[in-house]
Amino acid sequence: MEAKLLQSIQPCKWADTENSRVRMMFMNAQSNKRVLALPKRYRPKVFSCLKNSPGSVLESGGFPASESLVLKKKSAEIENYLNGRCIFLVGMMGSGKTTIGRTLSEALDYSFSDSDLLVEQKVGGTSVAEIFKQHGEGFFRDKETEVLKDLSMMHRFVVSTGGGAVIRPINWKHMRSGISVWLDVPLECLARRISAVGTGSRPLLHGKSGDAYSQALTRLSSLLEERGEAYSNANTHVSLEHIASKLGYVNVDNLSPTVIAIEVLVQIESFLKG
Ligand SMILES: Nc1ncnc2c1ncn2[C@@H]1O[C@H](COP(=O)(O)OP(=O)(O)O)[C@@H](O)[C@H]1O
Ligand SMILES: O=C(O)C1=C[C@@H](OP(=O)(O)O)[C@@H](O)[C@H](O)C1
Ligand SMILES: [Mg+2]
Repeated sequence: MEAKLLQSIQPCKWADTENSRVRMMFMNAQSNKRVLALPKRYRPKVFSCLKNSPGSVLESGGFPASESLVLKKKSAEIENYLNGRCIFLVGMMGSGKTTIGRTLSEALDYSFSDSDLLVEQKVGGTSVAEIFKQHGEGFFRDKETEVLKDLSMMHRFVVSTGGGAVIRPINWKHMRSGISVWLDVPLECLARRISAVGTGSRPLLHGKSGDAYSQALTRLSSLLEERGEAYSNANTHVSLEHIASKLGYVNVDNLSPTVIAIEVLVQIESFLKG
């Protein structure tokens, strides 16, 4: 896995100046272990080369210590292309919109806004679950659209939308003021995450008998069925399965929010560069 990743590293100045044997050692390093197998005197240089490599963590070796460095670097690289436009994260419940949204906003020095939270504030602090109960889903969706309209006039915001924002065309009109990103996460992973935290804030997953995981999985599957292609209207598509396979991970569960945030920026950059 790392061999491919390391190959795309721009050979740093040091490796270039050293003799070809050392350079070969550097380029053949497969992972932390192999780099550590290098003679002690070369290791600090190799690590610093890896840390300063350009590109996303997917190109720079994916060494855990460098993840946040790479995110910061990618954020700086994309700044001018973004030009203050908002980023709207869309995806099913549990796909990480709120989590990754916060990580992204910090890296980009953007403000962060969660549309569910703004809806709750609009309804006097009533929780999403209570809004569904007292006023029904239609009322919630109307408030959600109002919030997205307000946000469409802002700059330098990362917005984590609610999972159902994609079902109304008017919401896409508002999100087109910025750049939309679909966080595409396998249903089983969504069900694992949601059953771990409970469905309190997700009334659409309430009810039904059976264990939390299979209840969430069944409900999420039918919701995704109903929503069909709606998510694929987003400007960019970040598939966690794709990231995992590029990093040689067996599943998506160990992909950190930082690694996913880097991939979000890589995808936005290629979208903006057209
Ligand atoms: N990359 C990740 N790795 C592990 N857990 C995650 C990751 N992203 C999100 N989570 C967890 O999954 C749950 C849902 O995340 P959240 O950001 O609320 O998703 P959403 O806003 O899309 O519903 C939370 O408990 C969160 O901590
Ligand atoms: O998928 C949906 O229809 C919903 C997702 C929720 O947000 P999260 O995606 O942040 O859970 C929240 O907006 C509401 O419960 C409805
Ligand atoms: Mg959320």
